[in-house]
Amino acid sequence: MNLPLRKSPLDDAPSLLPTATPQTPALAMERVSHSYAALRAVDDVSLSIARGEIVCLVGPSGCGKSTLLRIAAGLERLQQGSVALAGRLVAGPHVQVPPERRSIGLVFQDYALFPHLDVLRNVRFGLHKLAPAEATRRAMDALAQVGMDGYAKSYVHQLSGGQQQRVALARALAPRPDVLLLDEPFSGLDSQLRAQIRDETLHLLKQNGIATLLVTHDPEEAMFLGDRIALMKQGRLVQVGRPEDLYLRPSNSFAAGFFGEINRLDGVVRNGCVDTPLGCVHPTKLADGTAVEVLIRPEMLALSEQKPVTGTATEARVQAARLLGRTSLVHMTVEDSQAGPVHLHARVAGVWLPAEDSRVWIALDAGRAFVFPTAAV
Ligand SMILES: Nc1ncnc2c1ncn2[C@@H]1O[C@H](COP(=O)(O)OP(=O)(O)OP(=O)(O)O)[C@@H](O)[C@H]1O
Repeated sequence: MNLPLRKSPLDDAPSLLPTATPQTPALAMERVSHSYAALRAVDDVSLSIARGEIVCLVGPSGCGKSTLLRIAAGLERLQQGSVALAGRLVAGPHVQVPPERRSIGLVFQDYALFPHLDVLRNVRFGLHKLAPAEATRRAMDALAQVGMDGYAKSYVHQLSGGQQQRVALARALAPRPDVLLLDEPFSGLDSQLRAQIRDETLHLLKQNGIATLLVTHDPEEAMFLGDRIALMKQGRLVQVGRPEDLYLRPSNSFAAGFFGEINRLDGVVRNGCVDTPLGCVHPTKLADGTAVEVLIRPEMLALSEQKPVTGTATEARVQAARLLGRTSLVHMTVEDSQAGPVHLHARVAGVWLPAEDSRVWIALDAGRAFVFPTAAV
């Protein structure tokens, strides 16, 4: 992935877009495509980040997230499209500004700190244009922001993973870049520390009002950090929106499945209804005869021990129930007259662990099921 950057006579040709205004995005990528030999790693992607906005780029392994981030950073030479930072064209058909002249801060999974420099000199590294006293003051401020000012004289090998991550963040923030680009910055940390550091990072980014593009393969991390999420698959953007848009209004079954476990039921639209073991679901705008999959998140199923007196409910047999912490997961089977037994998961609040082989009733709010044509991905 670390292709060497070739120098070009165009490298020093930054230019302000003639249309730049105060509303101009901090980062704007337009119709970017990138191939490695025959492999189309990024395919016609347009994505903008507003000032102060955090956008999480998420998707399965190999879908092109890092390539897109590296193009924004200038670590990968642009092949097609354009990249502008704060209204300044930094990569386009006749422009290729090198990373160090892009006003970006970078943090990678391995932090890429210099082992031969102490923490202070690591953070001062990008501040060489400032007077020495000012550079030290700015670096110490950045270290204080991440709670690492007490480690200024320590070397990288003396720090824990979490401390190194904080120093890497301080180093990226110290020059006050227009945009911060973070590639899987928490994946080297164990789960408890990861939760803590990403919480600190969220508040730090918001306090600094810094536009951020963060790459992660973890949907929960993307929902935790992102003002918006850009979901990628095989080099293309599948859906871009607020976390609640992607979770509650996924644009296809891939998006629905990516952001959480899902129950899938196959069916066909007949007379405006898809008949499922849980009752009729009315898809919008799908013609009769269309083969569909009905997708239901486990928390969309309401369970009760007694048959509800109103509404439709389906009898189910409990196979297992497990406490997962804040919620419990109930495994059940319902009988489908055509398909036979259907296995379903329901997620219920708190501790409710119905006995194995007991009977429960499932009520589905049909308006909260997602229906997509079977062939659409
Ligand atoms: N330097 C390279 N040379 C050839 N192929 C590459 C190179 N870098 C990435 N690829 C390929 O391009 C595709 C996209 O890779 P990329 O690293 O951008 O994906 P990703 O979504 O960041 O994956 P991951 O989450 O696993 O890091 C993958 O198929 C990858 O194997």
